[in-house]
Amino acid sequence: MAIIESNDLHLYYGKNEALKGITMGFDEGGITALIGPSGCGKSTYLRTLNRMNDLIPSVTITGNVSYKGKDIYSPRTDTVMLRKQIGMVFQQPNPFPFSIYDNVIYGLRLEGKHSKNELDQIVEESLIAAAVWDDVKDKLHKSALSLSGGQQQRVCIARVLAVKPDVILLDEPTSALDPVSSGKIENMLLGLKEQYTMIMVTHNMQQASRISDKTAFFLSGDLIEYDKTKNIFLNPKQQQTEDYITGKFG
Ligand SMILES: Nc1ncnc2c1ncn2[C@@H]1O[C@H](COP(=O)(O)OP(=O)(O)OP(=O)(O)O)[C@@H](O)[C@H]1O
Repeated sequence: MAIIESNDLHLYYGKNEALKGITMGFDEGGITALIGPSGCGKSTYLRTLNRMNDLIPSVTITGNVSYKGKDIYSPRTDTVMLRKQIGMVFQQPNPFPFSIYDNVIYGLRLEGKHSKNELDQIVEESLIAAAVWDDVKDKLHKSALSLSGGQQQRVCIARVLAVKPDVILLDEPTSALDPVSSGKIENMLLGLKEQYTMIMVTHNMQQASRISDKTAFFLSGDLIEYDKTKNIFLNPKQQQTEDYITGKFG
């Protein structure tokens, strides 16, 4: 059974229909890449999966998204809890103007139920899992803003991991970074994919083919094709997918 899925999901910004009935599901574990030309609705779709679009007043949604079988758009959903279970990493690293340590424990401080020793341990484990521990272990109490962009992004990923999510949504997580930093993040994501279900928007087709297990191709608010990554890149079934991945448009 899919851990998270959408059914006939339509999303409108005012009158503009940005998602035109998306039905797809994500199995537990692994990385799914969402690809497609600019404006096709990839980021909009990603944000529907943990209700980040709630923050935009002009948005209306029909259809549903369910996480572990429950409708996340139900009025009973606790969105703070939902966004812990389904965490999000953005294109621009967005650490808070606090220390590295305080960034990582941000979500846990709000819960207020961990001892100092537990917090120390979670900070270390999360930074190790995000492959940034060696860079920051001697300056945990320095500002996260003093780090490089790539290190900041890995600290942001550690902040998501610290609250033990099931699903991690990544919106072009490496597009603001240089190739070396991007490579470190790709390797780190590969290391995490046994434990987490990851869904990643990317413009970078090499990145999608290197690290994702499944790929979904979006075009003008429609889901055109969704399959194992190697099928999408080597043997697409739809002409539009083939035209896009061979660079005929986009
Ligand atoms: N906050 C918003 N308000 C109004 N329209 C929006 C908003 N965000 C996105 N849109 C519109 O919705 C459509 C889909 O945009 P979206 O950002 O989801 O596409 P995308 O595939 O992620 O594009 P990109 O690759 O350029 O980030 C576009 O027509 C866009 O202009």
